[in-house]
Amino acid sequence: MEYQTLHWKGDATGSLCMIDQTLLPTEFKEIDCWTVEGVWEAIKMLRVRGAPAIGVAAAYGVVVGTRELREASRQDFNKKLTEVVKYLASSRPTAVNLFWALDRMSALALKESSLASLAMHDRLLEEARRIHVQDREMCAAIGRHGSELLKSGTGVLTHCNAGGLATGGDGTALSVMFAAAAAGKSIRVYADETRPLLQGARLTAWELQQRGIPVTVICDNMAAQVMKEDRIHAVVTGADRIAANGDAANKIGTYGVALLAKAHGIPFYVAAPSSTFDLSLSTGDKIPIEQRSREEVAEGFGRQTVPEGVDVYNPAFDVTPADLITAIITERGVVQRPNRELIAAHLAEDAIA
Ligand SMILES: CSC[C@H]1O[C@H](OP(=O)(O)O)[C@H](O)[C@@H]1O
Repeated sequence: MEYQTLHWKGDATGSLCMIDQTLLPTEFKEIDCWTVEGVWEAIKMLRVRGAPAIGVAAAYGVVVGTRELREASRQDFNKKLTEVVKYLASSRPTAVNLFWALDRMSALALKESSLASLAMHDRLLEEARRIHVQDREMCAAIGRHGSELLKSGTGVLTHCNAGGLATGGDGTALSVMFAAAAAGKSIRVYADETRPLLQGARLTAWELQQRGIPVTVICDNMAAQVMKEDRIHAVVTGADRIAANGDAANKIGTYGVALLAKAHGIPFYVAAPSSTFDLSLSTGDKIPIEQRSREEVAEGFGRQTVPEGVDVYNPAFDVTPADLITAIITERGVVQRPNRELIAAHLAEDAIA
């Protein structure tokens, strides 16, 4: 089935429509967000999730949050815009795309300070749509570049969900697989279920099934064994924030998969658009790691699985050091053995290649 992770519905006074990913794979339901609180809650509760998708949702969230001030003074409009940006920035801390998108929207308002509120609001919707279209284009380019790294007849392991559901387009890691399959390469994907929220089992398996790409779901603790059985010939994951030296934050468990890949001599690729890089951070140990609720671990399957009173630790991300990353795939191409200098040069190149 064709699906759009999220899209703007109606004119500038319309709403942000998105798939509620917490209901997949058993229920496909789209929800309309008419308030910035609704957008914030959707990001916080992972109804919309995935670094690029969070950025696109936040951009549209600015439009939703300022919609009622189209006739207000520009001073009042700017005050509301600042409040809305700060509020959306508090939804989740790790995916830098959220802050990158909010900064782009704020910068536009600063640049167009002479516009009346109504015209400014229209321009903000245009900018959010532009961010969305550019993300879709970056996903396609990532697929093109990454597909060349996958040979036909190989097994590819991925962790969490870096598919169309995580972006404004075809995904990052999954875009590589979609492009390889479209190029006639036969691949089998092994999807880590990705505890505690099961983005791999629930979302990655669903997306690959929709595209007719063979996929096998494994528990997270099976990754070493499937590598040892020579079922895996490449690992491709997404990222939520990549520091200037190439250290990459991604869903919890990714670091462990990278260590396993190294131990088995399997290439480990990170696929991400340039909007996922945070050059203000020199290394990955400065990336903020989101801590999530006890209930996600202790009551994740509709039943209590941890005794009352027992502590639970639930970091939602970890950081893979650059020396475990074989290459980073972006819309501009592939950075082999990423380091600070190579990344800086890569990002200085023209945009989409
Ligand atoms: C294409 S980036 C997807 C990235 O985001 C996921 O995190 P979450 O599901 O918590 O938003 C995960 O880290 C994916 O790799």
